[in-house]
Amino acid sequence: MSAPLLEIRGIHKRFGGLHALNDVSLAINVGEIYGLIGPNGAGKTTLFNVLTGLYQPDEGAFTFAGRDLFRKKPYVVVESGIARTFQNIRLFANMTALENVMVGQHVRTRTGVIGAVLRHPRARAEEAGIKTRAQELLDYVGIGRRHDELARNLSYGDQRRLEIARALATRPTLLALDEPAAGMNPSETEGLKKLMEKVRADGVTILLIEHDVKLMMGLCDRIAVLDYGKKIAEGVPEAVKNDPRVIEAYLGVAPQ
Ligand SMILES: Nc1ncnc2c1ncn2[C@@H]1O[C@H](COP(=O)(O)OP(=O)(O)OP(=O)(O)O)[C@@H](O)[C@H]1O
Repeated sequence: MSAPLLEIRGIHKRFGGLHALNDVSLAINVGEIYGLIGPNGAGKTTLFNVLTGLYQPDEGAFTFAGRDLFRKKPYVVVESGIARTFQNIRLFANMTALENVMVGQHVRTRTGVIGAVLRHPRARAEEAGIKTRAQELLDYVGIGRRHDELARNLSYGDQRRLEIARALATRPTLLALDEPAAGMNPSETEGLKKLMEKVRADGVTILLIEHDVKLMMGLCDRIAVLDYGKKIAEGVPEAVKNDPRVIEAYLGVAPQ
């Protein structure tokens, strides 16, 4: 079997006396949709923040595509091929949908943001390509016709799609989504599920935090469960759903 795409071993993260991640290890294979669930405060977002360089873990190891990413800065993580979205939408509210995606691509351009602002000839040529690609990404996530709309005027579901387009603009091999279905109605959630399946079919591995258990059960290849910073279960959805430790963590009582 080939090496995992992402592997973390023995990760610890403490905030003062709070042990937010306690010896967490997991491995995600190329092409998987891997889910992360757990009660509120279990440490899911903290793990995302560690994986994307926003938080420095206290101990452990973290490799991605064979590269050591332990305690690396967020831009190194993005350049290595990990992109993420946030639990609370973080778009540029007063920029158009197209501009939001164009910004996401600058991590992969030769001239970068400064060159683009100064409008070098090379930057101008690159800019045209960026614009075309941004439109393709908007089409890809299903909001191509809203390209000129300010992000803040998009519906909630479309803002979530725009965030995914912006993350895909960095050409990731792993897309990490923090509660992408939060606040969505059932038909928006179904559309999101189809989009994630398409992203995976196009070769991007997905790591997903989500509270919508039905969505997770129908979408993920494997699921890990965090509780009080510890990984208490991992496996295919059916096995995880019936695991007594998981039921206890969610209900607060051991199953009869
Ligand atoms: N920057 C921080 N400073 C102090 N404590 C933090 C910080 N970030 C997270 N925590 C704490 O770490 C614990 C885990 O939080 P985290 O946000 O990772 O949980 P979560 O599983 O994502 O929860 P939710 O499902 O509610 O989003 C919580 O007790 C939280 O208060």
